[in-house]
Amino acid sequence: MAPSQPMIAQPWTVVGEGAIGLLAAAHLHQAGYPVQLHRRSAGSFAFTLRSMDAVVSLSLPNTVHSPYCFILLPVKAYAVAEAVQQLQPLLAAKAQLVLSHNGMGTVEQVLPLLQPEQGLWFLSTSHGAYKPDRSTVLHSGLGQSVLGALNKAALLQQHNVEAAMQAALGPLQLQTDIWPSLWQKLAVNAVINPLTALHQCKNGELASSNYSAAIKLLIEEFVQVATLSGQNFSVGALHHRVNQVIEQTADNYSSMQQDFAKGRPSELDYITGFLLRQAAQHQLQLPAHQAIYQLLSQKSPR
Ligand SMILES: NC(=O)C1=CN([C@@H]2O[C@H](COP(=O)(O)OP(=O)(O)OC[C@H]3O[C@@H](n4cnc5c(N)ncnc54)[C@H](OP(=O)(O)O)[C@@H]3O)[C@@H](O)[C@H]2O)C=CC1
Ligand SMILES: CC(C)(CO)C(=O)C(=O)O
Repeated sequence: MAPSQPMIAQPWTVVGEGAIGLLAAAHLHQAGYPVQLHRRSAGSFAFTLRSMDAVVSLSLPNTVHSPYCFILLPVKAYAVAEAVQQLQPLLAAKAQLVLSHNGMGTVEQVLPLLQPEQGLWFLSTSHGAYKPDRSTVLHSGLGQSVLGALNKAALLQQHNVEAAMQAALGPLQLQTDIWPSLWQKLAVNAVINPLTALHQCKNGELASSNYSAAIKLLIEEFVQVATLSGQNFSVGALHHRVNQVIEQTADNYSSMQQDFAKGRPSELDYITGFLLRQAAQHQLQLPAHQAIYQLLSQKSPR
């Protein structure tokens, strides 16, 4: 697009009424994008977004306009495939769909569900948000996001998708190859999430020497499977990154800790489970990840 050409704010559909989706929807609305929600129940949805410097109350309509052209799908990894199956009849022939979740393994599920001209993207974010009640969203941690196209049809709409996601969950970095970022995030989630879920502790407690040996093993095994999957990481650099996140999010309960504490389904199958499936493809054993997977599987209503 020529720099002088004014950009039209395209309408976006955000799926669900989760914390990250409502945060993104409110930011899109504030930036002038027409936004609607695709929720399980009908009717408009009123909520308040509380961030460090502002409180905004708004009401967004529920699926008024279809077909959907631009869709943000910020749902848990285990809900992605079913959501895309439900959405497909409502999608425009050239729809652009942005996945955003922790864990991996959904892209392989979603690509076969799309038409050839429908674009697929992944946005990974370190923003933190939670809902203390149904209609309040707290933007609890300022973060950043990375965005990458996952098929050729996505590249045709890069300008529109990048601009909107910058508004929704920026600051945003567009990456030509998103996979290294997704693997790095997976490393953090594959160490912190299962350990905090198993021991029902805050992220910061993992800095105690009680967890050093387990963390070291989990990272070493992660590097082995990542290498066989074509992603090269050094144990030292990943250890540094994991320690950094433990320190920066010391006071947080991880999403998996909360899911187990509340007896909700968790993303274990898309974090540790994904690693185990990758390892099996290369006849590799991951004893530490396998052990934690088994312990958590016995506890979880997956
Ligand atoms: N919250 C955070 O700070 C962060 C979250 N993440 C990741 O982002 C993803 C989203 O997180 P979060 O917002 O907390 O997740 P939530 O599970 O709270 O929100 C997802 C929302 O989508 C809804 N939903 C799921 N499937 C459908 C469907 N088929 N149709 C309509 N609605 C649907 C859910 O409804 P229902 O509950 O009824 O299923 C829920 O309202 C997760 O993978 C999380 O790990 C990443 C970084 C930070
Ligand atoms: C980075 C971390 C571990 C922060 O809690 C997270 O992504 C999660 O809880 O799922």
